Amino acid sequence: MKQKNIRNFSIIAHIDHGKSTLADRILELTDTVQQREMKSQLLDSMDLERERGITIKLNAVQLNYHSKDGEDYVFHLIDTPGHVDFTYEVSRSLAACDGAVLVVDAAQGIEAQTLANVYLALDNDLEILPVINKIDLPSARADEVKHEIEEVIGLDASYAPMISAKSGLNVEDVLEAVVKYIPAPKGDINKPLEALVFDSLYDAYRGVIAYISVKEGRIKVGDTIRFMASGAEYEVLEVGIRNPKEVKKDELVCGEVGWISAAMKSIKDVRVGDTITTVANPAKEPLVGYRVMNPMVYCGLYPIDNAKYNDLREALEKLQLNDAALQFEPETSQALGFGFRCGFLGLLHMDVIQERIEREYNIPMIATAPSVVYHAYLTDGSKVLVDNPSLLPDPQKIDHIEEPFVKASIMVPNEYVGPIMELCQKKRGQYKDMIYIDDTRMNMIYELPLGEIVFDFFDRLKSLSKGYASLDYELIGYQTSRLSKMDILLNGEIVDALSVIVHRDFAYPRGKAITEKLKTLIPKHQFEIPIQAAIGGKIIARTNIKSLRKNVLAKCYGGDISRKKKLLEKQKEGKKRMKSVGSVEVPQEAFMAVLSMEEE
Ligand SMILES: Nc1nc2c(ncn2[C@@H]2O[C@H](COP(=O)(O)OP(=O)(O)OP(=O)(O)O)[C@@H](O)[C@H]2O)c(=O)[nH]1
Repeated sequence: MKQKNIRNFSIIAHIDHGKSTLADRILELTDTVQQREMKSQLLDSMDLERERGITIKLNAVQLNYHSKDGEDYVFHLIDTPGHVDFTYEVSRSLAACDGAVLVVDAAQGIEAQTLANVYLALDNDLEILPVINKIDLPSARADEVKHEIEEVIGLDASYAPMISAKSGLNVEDVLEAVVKYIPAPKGDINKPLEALVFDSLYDAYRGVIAYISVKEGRIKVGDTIRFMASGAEYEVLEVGIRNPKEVKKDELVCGEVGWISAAMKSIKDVRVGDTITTVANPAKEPLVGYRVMNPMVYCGLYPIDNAKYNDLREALEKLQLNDAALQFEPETSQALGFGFRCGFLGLLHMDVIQERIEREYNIPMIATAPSVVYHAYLTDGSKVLVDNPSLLPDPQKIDHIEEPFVKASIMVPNEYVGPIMELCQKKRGQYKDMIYIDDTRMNMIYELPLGEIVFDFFDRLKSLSKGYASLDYELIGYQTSRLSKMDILLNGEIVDALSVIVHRDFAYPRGKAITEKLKTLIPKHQFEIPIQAAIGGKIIARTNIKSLRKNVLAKCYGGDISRKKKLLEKQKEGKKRMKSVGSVEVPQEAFMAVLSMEEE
C-alpha cells in the first residue's frame, strides 16, 4: 500500500459519548471481514488468548476502505484507554496516530474528558476531526454542540459529520472525512528505524508482544532491535498486523501500525513510549514523549486467610506481567498480618486490580484505604517518601511534609457552581479560573491536593451536581502542607492499617467522622469497645461501641434451633470479610471508612 493511502487515527471521546459503538460500526463498514465472520474470528482468537492468559486488546486494527474517490485506503484504528488514570498511555496511543476522530454526544455536548483528550491530541500535533453523535436522540441539539466545539475548542466544525453510531446513520461520512482531512503518515523508509511502542501485552508462549507505530524506516523478522530507553536488545521473531485477527508479515514499514514478538521476557524492557531502533543502523534520537510512570496511589492488600499469602503474591506477579504500572512489595501490618503494599496509577486502576484478584484468582482480601505518596523532609536534611501513613517518621524528626497537588478541571451546569466551589474549598482547593462554556455551563479550574481527590471527592462531586459534573485532573507537583499522622485506636490499641495523614486544620472533624463511621461499621462484641482518634499521642476524638447484651439469640429465638442456626450461618457469611484485630473483629468496610465520610 502506498504511504499516501494510509490513515492512522484514534477515536477520542468523553465516556459514554459513543466511542465503542462508532468503532464497531467502522469495523462493519470496512470490508476487512464480513460481519458474521468477523465476530466468530474475533471470538476464536479471544478463546485462544484466554487460554494463554492474556487479555484481548483490540488496540490497533488494520482496515481496508474503498473510498468514494475511487481509491483504496488502509486505516489503522488505534484504541485509547478511556480514563484519566491512563493519561500517559492515551497520549502515547495518540502519538502513534496522525489524526483523531473526536466524538461528541449531541445531547451532552463538550465535557471534561472531551477537552482533556483534545489537549492530548493537540500536544501530539494531530489533526482533529469532530463528529457529532447520537443525533437520533430527541434531546439532541446538534447545531448548538457544533457551535460549542467551535467556541470552546476552536475547531472548525462546519464539516463535522452528524451521525448516529447506534443506527449507523451517516457513519460513512466519518470514513470519507478521515480520508479527506486526516493526513497520511510522513515517514521515510530509507531512514534508520524509529518505531513507537504504544502498548504491550504478555503472551505465555511468545513473551511480551509490543504494539508499534513505525515512524521511520522498516522493521523485519531477523533484525536485532534496541529499545532506546530501556537499552534492551532482542532479535525480532515475528512481525504482523491485526485485522482484527492476527496476521503475520515479513516486515512493517514506516506508516504501518502492528505488532512484533521477540521472545521478550519482561514487560519492563518494553515500556510504553519507548522507541525501537535497529542495532545495525540506529536512529540518532529517540522519539519524544517517553516518560517513566510512577504510581500515584498506594494501598495495602492483605489476604483474609493468611494461608493465601503466596497465592496473592502469584496473582500480583501474573497481573504485573501485563501491567508495567502495577507495583508491589511485601509489607507487614500489626493489625492485618502479612500482605503487600501496592502502587497504582490512580483509583480506577486500583479498583480494577482488586476486582481481578478477587474474581479471577478468588482470593478474598482486605484493602486498606488508598494513600498518595508524601515527601517528608527530616530535620537531619534527608527526605523520606511515605506511601503508607503508618510509616510516617516520628513528628519530632520531621521538618516539613509535602504532598502532591493536581490541577482539576470541573465542568458543571451553572446551578451547581456554588455547592461545588464550597466542596473544593473544603477539600483545600485553590481557585484558579472559571471559563464559560456556553450559557448553561462552566469549567472551573482548581488546584487540589491529590490526597483529597482520593478521598470521596468524585462521589461528592457527582452527588452535589446530580451526576452532571465531570472531572479531569493532572498532577502538577508537590507543595508543603501542614500535615500530621492521625492514628485510630480500637480498644486502646493503635490499628496501623487505619492510620491516615490529615491536614491539621481538618484533623478534628475528620477524627470525629472516622470514629463515628467506624462505630457504625464494627459489629457489637461481648465487651465495650472504645474507638479513639489520636495525633501524636493526644486523643482528639472518641466514641464507644456498646457491648452486646448476653443471650440475645436465646431471647429472640427461644428454642427454635433451625432459625438460630440460620442466623449463625448468616453471621459466618458476613465474617468472611472480617479480620481479627487484637480482640476486635473488623469488617473490610471499616478499612475504607475514611473514604466515604460525610463530614460535620
Ligand atoms: N441513541 C443513541 N445512543 C448511542 C449512540 N451511540 C452510542 N449510543 C449509546 O451510548 C452508550 C455509550 O456508548 P459507547 O459506545 O459504549 O460509549 P463509549 O464512549 O465507548 O463509552 P466507554 O466505552 O464507556 O468510554 C451506549 O448505551 C450506546 O448504545 C447513538 O448514536 N444514538
